[in-house]
Amino acid sequence: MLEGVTTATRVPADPWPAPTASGPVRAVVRVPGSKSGTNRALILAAAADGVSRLRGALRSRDTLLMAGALRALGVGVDAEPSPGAATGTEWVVRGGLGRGDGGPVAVDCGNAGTVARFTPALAALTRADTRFDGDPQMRARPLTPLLDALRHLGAVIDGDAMPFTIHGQGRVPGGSVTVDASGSSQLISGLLLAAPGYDRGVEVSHVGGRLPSGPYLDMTVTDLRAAGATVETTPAYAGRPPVWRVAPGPLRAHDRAIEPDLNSAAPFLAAAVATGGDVLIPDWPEVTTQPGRMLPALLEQMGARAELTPMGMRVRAGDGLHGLDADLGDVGEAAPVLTALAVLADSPSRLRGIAHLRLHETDRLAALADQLGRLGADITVTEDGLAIRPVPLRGARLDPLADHRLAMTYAVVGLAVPGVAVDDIATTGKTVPEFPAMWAAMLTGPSLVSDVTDQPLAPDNSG
Ligand SMILES: O=C(O)C1=C[C@@H](OP(=O)(O)O)[C@@H](O)[C@H](O)C1
Ligand SMILES: C=C(OP(=O)(O)O)C(=O)O
Repeated sequence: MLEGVTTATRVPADPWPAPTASGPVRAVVRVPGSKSGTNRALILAAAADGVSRLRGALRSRDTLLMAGALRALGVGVDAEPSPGAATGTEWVVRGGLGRGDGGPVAVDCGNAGTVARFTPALAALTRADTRFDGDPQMRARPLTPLLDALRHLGAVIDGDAMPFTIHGQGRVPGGSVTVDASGSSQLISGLLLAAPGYDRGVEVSHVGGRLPSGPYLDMTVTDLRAAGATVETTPAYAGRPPVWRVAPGPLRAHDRAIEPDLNSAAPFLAAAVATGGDVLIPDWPEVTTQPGRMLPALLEQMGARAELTPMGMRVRAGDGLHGLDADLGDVGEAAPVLTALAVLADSPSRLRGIAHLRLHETDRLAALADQLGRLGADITVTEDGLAIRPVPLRGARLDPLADHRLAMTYAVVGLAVPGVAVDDIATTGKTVPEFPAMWAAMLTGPSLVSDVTDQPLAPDNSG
C-alpha cells in the first residue's frame, strides 16, 4: 500500500515552499497512468469473468480506493510493479463479483468521483448490503440523480445521498432511464459501465443543463466496447437529448496498457510555458479519448509551441505568454493550471463553460479566486467560469482545500512568484503521488528519464 494515500485525515504539516525557477525549465517528465483509464479498466475487469492485467496503471489515492471498493465487492485485485515500465503498476484483477457472500460490506469513496459514481451500479449486482461513504467533500458532490436512476432500474437503495446503502439482489432488471447529469458526466458513466450485467441492459438519456466533460463519455463507450460490450449512442439532435444504449452480455477479461494521464502532464507543460522553457512528456498517445489531448492546443493559444514528436509531446514557450479566451466545458480539469498561466500572462483571460467546477473536489472557481487572490491576483468568478486580469503578484501561503489540482496549480504560479507556500502538498497523492519529487527533479535534474534526456530534444523545425 502507498503510505498515507488512503486516509482522509489531513495531517498538519509545514507548508511546502513552492520552488521558484532560476531559469527556463527544460525537462523530460514521465507522468503516471491515467486515473480515468485505470479506474474504468478496474471496473470492467471486475465485471468480466477471468483474469485481467492492466499495465502502466496508476497507483494513487483514487485508484487504491477503487481497488479497495472492488475487493469489498468480492473481486480479487492485486498490484505488482509493471515489468519494464519506468513508472506504473500492473493490476491483476480476478473478475466476477462475489455474488454469494451476502455482506454487509463498506466502501470508502474518499473524494474520488470515479469511485463514488462508478461502483454503486456494480454493487447492485452483488448479494451484499454495501454501505458507501467518503470524505466530507464527496458527501457534498452530486450523486442523487445516480441513486434515483438506479432505483428506477430496479436496485434497492437506502438513502438519497452519501452515506447510502445498496441492498444487492444478485441481479438488476435494467431498462430505460433519464438522468440530469449536468452536475457530472460520471453520473452517466457509472450507469453505463455496469449496464452489460443488467438483465435488459440500460438505455440512458441526459435531460437537464449542459452536460460537462463529454470526452469522458466517449472514453466510457470506447472502453466498454473494447471489453466486448455492445453500445449504441445517439447524439443530441433537434431538441432531443443524447442517448446511450448498452446491451446485456458478458464482458471479456483483458490485458491492457493504460495511457499516461494527460491531466497530470498539465502542470509540467505549464512549467515550460511559465518559465520560457521546454518540456517533453514521453508516451503521449497519438489518438486518445482523454480530454487532456486538448491541452497543447490551448497552450498554443497562450503563445506556446506544441509538437507531437516521435519521443512524445513537446511544449516550448513562444514569444510571450498571452491571455486565453476559451470554453473549457470538455476539459474542465485543465482550468486550474490554465488559471495559473493566466495570472502570469500579458493580457486578460476568460475561462468559460466550467460552472460544474463548483462541484469538483472543492468549489474550484471560488477557491482559485480566493486563494490566488492572496497573492494579489485579480480573478472574478462569473456565472460559468473565471475572468482573470493579470496584475503584479506577491508570495503568500495557499491552501489547496484537499484538491490535488489546486496544489499543482499553486506550484506553477510559484515558479514565477517567489514566496509561495502550499499547505498539504500531499493532497496531490489523489492522482500524482510523487508530485513533490517529480517537481524537484524537473527543476534540478537529473531528468527522470536519463536515456531520453541525455539526447537533445527534437530538432527545432519552426524556422
Ligand atoms: O469520468 C471520468 O473519469 C471523469 C470525468 C470528469 O468528471 P465531471 O464530469 O464530474 O467533470 C472529470 O472531471 C473527472 O476528473 C474524471
Ligand atoms: C474532478 C476530478 O476528480 P474526480 O474523479 O474526483 O471527479 C479531477 O481529478 O479533477
